[in-house]
Amino acid sequence: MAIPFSRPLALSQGDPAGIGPDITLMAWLRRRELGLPPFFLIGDPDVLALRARQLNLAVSIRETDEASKAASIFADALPVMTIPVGIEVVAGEPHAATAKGTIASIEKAVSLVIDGEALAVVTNPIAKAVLYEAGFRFPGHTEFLADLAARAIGRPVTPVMMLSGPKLRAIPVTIHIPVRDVPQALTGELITETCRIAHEDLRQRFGIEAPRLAVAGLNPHAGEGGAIGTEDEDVIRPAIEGLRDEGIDAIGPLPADTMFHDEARARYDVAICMYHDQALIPAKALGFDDSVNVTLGLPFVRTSPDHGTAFGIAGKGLAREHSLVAALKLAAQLGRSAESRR
Ligand SMILES: NC(=O)C1=CN([C@@H]2O[C@H](COP(=O)(O)OP(=O)(O)OC[C@H]3O[C@@H](n4cnc5c(N)ncnc54)[C@H](O)[C@@H]3O)[C@@H](O)[C@H]2O)C=CC1
Ligand SMILES: NCC(=O)COP(=O)(O)O
Repeated sequence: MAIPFSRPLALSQGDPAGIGPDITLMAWLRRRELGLPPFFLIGDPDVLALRARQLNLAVSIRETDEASKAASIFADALPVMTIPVGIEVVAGEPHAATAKGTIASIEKAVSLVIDGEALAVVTNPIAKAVLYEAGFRFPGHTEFLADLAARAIGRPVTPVMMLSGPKLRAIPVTIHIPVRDVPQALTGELITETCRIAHEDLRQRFGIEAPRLAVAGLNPHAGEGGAIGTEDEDVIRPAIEGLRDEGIDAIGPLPADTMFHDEARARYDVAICMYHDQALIPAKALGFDDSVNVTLGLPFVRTSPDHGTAFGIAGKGLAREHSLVAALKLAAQLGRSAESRR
């Protein structure tokens, strides 16, 4: 099989006790059938080998310390750039001692992409609580990647989380914060900046010439004219008006309960939502297996499956690799399109 990609994708290991190893092995096994772009895992080959045995999967694993060799290895073996986990990992039993390796794997993936050795970053799921226990100070990948990017390019980066699936693209303006903090965090500036980044990345990266943004309200019925909460009229509407003045096709604030049915979704390219669950519930309900989490606003491409570590099914042969496969394909597509614009 000829694989028409030169630079491989850098795939971080995620939590080694979760389903990251399972879905990585399964995706690699389906590489020919699905025409997958070459990728290499940054993680512990012993964890992978043990999981392959547990799952009865015939996968040869080959260590490499050079991304440039991964593309040629990929046809015959799963390339692994080694970062040892440091303890014996039991599938389904997370341990804070693995956090250091999990974080190092993400950092390595980013540095390889920034150095031009890998095409894009794809991340396997991490368990936030496990990393917090070990002192990790970022809410999730999204914020960590923005920090790594900012340090690399020397200016602040606003990351925008987008769940992208065949039926819906949805962006939460506020991301990993408690619901009680949402109204205060939701400023006109944040809404405006998020929409500008969404508009620009949908144009540049996704090739949508004039993206249509549908902006959700925060309160029931988008505040019912101010009777059920004031943020919709006081904060969200002025931000939308400002965006429209800039020439961005944004509508709203729309009542969130009626903007996700089939007919409503046909009217926009992306739903701009006010908080995490307002975006991620419809995204996962409409496409759990084929939606991808993509971070906009970064100076490199990063995608991820839409799901988490699923500890309850790790090592049991129940995990589906579909969302990771979609994440690998989208990363290659976006990475290639970024290359062609250079
Ligand atoms: N990108 C990331 O790193 C993400 C990480 N997480 C983390 O994952 C951990 C667990 O989160 P949960 O809310 O339980 O969500 P989860 O996505 O891990 O699991 C939710 C349900 O979906 C099932 N499931 C998930 N992925 C599946 C797959 N590929 N195939 C078959 N079934 C699958 C699980 O078995 C479970 O029943 C949390 O610590 C969270 O922080 C959650 C979402 C994304
Ligand atoms: N619920 C989505 C999620 O937690 C993924 O976040 P991130 O780790 O990609 O920032």
